Amino acid sequence: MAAEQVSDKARSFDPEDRVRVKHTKVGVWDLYEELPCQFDHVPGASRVERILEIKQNLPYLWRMMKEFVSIENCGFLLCITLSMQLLIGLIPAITLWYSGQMLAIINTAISTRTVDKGLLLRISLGDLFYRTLSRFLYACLGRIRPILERRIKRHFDQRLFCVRSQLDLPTSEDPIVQRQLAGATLLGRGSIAARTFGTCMFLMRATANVGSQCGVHMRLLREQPDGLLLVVLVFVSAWLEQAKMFSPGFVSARVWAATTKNQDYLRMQGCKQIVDDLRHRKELIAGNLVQYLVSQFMSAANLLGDDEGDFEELSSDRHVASKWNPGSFLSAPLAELPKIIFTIRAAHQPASIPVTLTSLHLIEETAGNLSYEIQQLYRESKYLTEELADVRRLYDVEKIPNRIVDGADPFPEDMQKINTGISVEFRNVSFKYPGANTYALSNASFKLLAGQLCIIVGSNGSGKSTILKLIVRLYDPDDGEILIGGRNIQTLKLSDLRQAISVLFQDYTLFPLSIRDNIGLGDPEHADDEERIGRAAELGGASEIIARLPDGLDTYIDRPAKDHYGDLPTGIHTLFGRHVDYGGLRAAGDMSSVTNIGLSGGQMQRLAVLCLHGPRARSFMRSMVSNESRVGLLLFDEPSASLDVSAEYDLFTRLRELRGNKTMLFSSHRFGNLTRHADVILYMNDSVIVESGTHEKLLAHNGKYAQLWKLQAQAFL
Ligand SMILES: Nc1ncnc2c1ncn2[C@@H]1O[C@H](COP(=O)(O)OP(=O)(O)OP(=O)(O)O)[C@@H](O)[C@H]1O
Repeated sequence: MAAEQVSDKARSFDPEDRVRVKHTKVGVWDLYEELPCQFDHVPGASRVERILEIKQNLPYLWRMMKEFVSIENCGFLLCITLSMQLLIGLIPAITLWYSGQMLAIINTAISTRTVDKGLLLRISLGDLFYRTLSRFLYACLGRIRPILERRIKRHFDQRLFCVRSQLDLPTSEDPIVQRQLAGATLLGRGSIAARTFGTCMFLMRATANVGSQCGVHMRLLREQPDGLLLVVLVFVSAWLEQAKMFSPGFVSARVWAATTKNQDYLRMQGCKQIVDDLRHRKELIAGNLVQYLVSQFMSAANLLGDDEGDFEELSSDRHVASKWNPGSFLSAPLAELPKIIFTIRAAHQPASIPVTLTSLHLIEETAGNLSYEIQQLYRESKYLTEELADVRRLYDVEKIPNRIVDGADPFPEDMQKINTGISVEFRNVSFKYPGANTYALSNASFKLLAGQLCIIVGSNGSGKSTILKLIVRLYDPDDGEILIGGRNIQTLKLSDLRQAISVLFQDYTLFPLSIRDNIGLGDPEHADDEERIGRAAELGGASEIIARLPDGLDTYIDRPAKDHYGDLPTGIHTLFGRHVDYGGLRAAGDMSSVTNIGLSGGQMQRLAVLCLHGPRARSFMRSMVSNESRVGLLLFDEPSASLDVSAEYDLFTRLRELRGNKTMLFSSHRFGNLTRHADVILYMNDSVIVESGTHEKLLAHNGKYAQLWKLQAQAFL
């Protein structure tokens, strides 16, 4: 692993506090960690940081514990679990005491040849009782804990779901926010809250165990001349075993970022994703790209050699792998030392031996148990810093601020007016996407009166979709004002604004739900209304396609849960020569033989047109057929992009007829058909509205729009 180096490049993350950035090479990755100045002079800064970090994060743990208790139907189970854990922790000390008593009886029996039978019976029964009780408690816990963990997980999953769903687009697109959210979800490793619950239970049991056993040991060893030595030896061996616990490691709570510019790694990952992602499969096969990709992948992998590796994997074990721990070599012989010392004492001064051989064995065995428990405690506390940091992350994601600030004013004031459409006005609006250097929309101004039909035309990337995104406040402009119904959209309540607008974007992301639910979500209030859904399907021209699907409206176009199959790849032979074929299983389980349902792009689009996505997108079907609708503005981003000419004609005719008096805004890079009917045409080029007016006016103007229109018209002559 490459040597670490501290770069002198000072960056000011915090204006008050200059920070140094530590640069480490982790495989092909460049890891940059912030080193806060206040710790620079402290030797072993990371130890101090760890302790401070634990201290800082404890209030979050406390908050989580209180929340555990408040989860519905959890309080009672939690109390029982805690009591059981405590009891389980105390039982080893109790049985240790019983064993001591038993040995005392045996000692007396050996020396006096008499046995107190009553005492022996009580001790034996007591010992048996507690050992059985311990097993019983473990069995009960085995049943109660999974229930509790599931409830805790469900509670925190719901909370995280709410947090995620509230984030606006610019915030959720931010890679830092994405990282924060990933940190709060413990991807693929269960739930942070359930894991913390398990850790707390363990710590409580282990502390009770170690504490009570220490107490009994103290009593046992009080009379023992070498008792103190024994204790020291036990503790030292346990300590050495875990000596690496405080080795400076990767402090997860620090500000850090990792990137790679390794071209071979990037090429290799790119090839992998092309092969993994089914969306590329058709092009991969049809374009005969397989050989090329394989050779690219192989050569990149060979060039990378041992440096290949995911960042997570490399960063997690880099310190463990790079450090030797001499303590772990010493701990094994040290664990044997108590026995050796007592044997030497017995050889030298047999008369001074205060304990019999059997009790020495007992002490040694229980000391071994105690040492094991202490080691377990150490081991767990090693992860405590990171677990507590995870708990903090879980709560911190709730504080992620949305970039789009909600307005306060209700909209519209007069619900009746909405039936005649809403006016839209852009005043010198400019906008850059977060992180972009160039403007996606530059100084755009236009006005659409209530009830007008507007078409935005222009080439790819000219800024058409951006206008629609700004109207529904997916983003806010950097400059200028957008007015809806004469009011600045930033002053309006977001929910009211989005309620008044129905929008269909170009990237037709269907929800991974059934077609029925996809349609229903366009108008959640009537999601159960079969008739309305059927009519919406009909109006969208998709009922024919739906009728051809075996499951009709209940078809999943993109199933959220994939079918799982055994590890053996289909087509190979098992050890016993049987051909692996999942066909029989598929038929038995009624599973689908392909993951998509085989619709063309255009058919998918027809479905998408009626499956308007998102709670913000009102059902445009409903808004066009009903007058009680609260939608006054309909936005369509290239709704006909992959439709054939006759389907496009049908769609536009239907949309125009059904819109009633609502304001409607289309974006399109095709000219013709619809533009003739538009009240306003905005012709865009390179983020700027170059020309605007009616079709006739723009033709008379004989500018760029007229040129392009004539060019397209000629193609059809
Ligand atoms: N999420 C984004 N982040 C950064 N830049 C973006 C993003 N979306 C669009 N852009 C850029 O903003 C510019 C305008 O894009 P926009 O999608 O508005 O164009 P468009 O006219 O709708 O194009 P098309 O006809 O291809 O849909 C383009 O240069 C595009 O690359």
